[in-house]
Amino acid sequence: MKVIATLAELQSSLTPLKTSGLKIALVPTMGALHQGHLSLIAEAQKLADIVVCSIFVNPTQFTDPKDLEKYPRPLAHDIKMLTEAGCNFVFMPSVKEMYPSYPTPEQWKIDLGEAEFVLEGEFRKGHYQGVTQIVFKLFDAVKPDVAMFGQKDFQQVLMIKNMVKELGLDVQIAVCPIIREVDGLAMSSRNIHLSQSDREHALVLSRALFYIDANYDRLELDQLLEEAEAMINTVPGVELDYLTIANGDTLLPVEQKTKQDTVVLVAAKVGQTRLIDNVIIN
Ligand SMILES: Nc1ncnc2c1ncn2[C@@H]1O[C@H](COP(=O)(O)OP(=O)(O)OP(=O)(O)O)[C@@H](O)[C@H]1O
Ligand SMILES: CC(C)(CO)[C@@H](O)C(=O)[O-]
Ligand code: BAL
Repeated sequence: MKVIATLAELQSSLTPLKTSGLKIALVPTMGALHQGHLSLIAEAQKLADIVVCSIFVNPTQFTDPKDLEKYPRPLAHDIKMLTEAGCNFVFMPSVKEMYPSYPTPEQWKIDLGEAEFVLEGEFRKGHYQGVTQIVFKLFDAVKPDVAMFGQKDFQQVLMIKNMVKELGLDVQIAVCPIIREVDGLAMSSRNIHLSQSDREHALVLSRALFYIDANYDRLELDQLLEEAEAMINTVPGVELDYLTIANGDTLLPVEQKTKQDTVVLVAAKVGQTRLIDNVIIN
């Protein structure tokens, strides 16, 4: 695997491959890789000839400076994992490489639709402008045929699809299912911050989602939410930001029970760590 740190080197490495007709997949990440990320790499290998993984802790999508500062950066471990997974290139640029005028902000404001402002967008204001800003830069640098994203960040996938539509970008967006620990916790780089007791308490989030999914046919919407919220609220150290049964396009709460395009989304602080998870109803 080749490790690349600059846009110029990325260009000179990828151009001949593209010219020879090879299909390129991009897997954008912020590093601290786990099996969830590796599932994206494996899926990328099925869809393309060459896989480029980017590792970049993007400052413009962080709304909490402490969250940015403590974001895990185990680079040697990540390179080892990607090498073993058979990834072809890892792009690990500096902040200055991606944002030459940093910390002076660059102009970036695109219309992502009303769903930008709910759920994560409400709790992390401006987050999706930051996400789409860096994803656009990565698309522009790699010009992938296909880009891989995880369903774990459900709203992020929607925002990226909206950006692709809004800007008329020629890239396929592939969405991969959530990879979980054996006990149900969604894998996430931030899980590393959980203490042993936080780790146990965090389990209530996937349990609440699975409870709603399992009882969807039996109970009314209000009852499902009340019972699942009660489950979460009885666990010490878990502070719920939202739990909602929403339409997968608008992310607004569904008013009547339907299984069409319906997703249950949750976000909560567990100890000092904010986690998200979701389950699609079908
Ligand atoms: N458990 C998972 N299963 C499938 N995809 C995942 C999982 N966790 C993360 N991803 C996907 O990997 C890509 C990179 O995510 P990222 O590097 O932010 O990791 P993360 O584990 O989501 O970290 P964090 O949530 O702490 O920011 C995203 O598209 C994300 O949705
Ligand atoms: C897509 C992404 C790599 C952009 O920084 C990030 O939001 C993530 O890891 O999900
Ligand atoms: N995995 C989503 C990136 C973030 O939380 O900033």
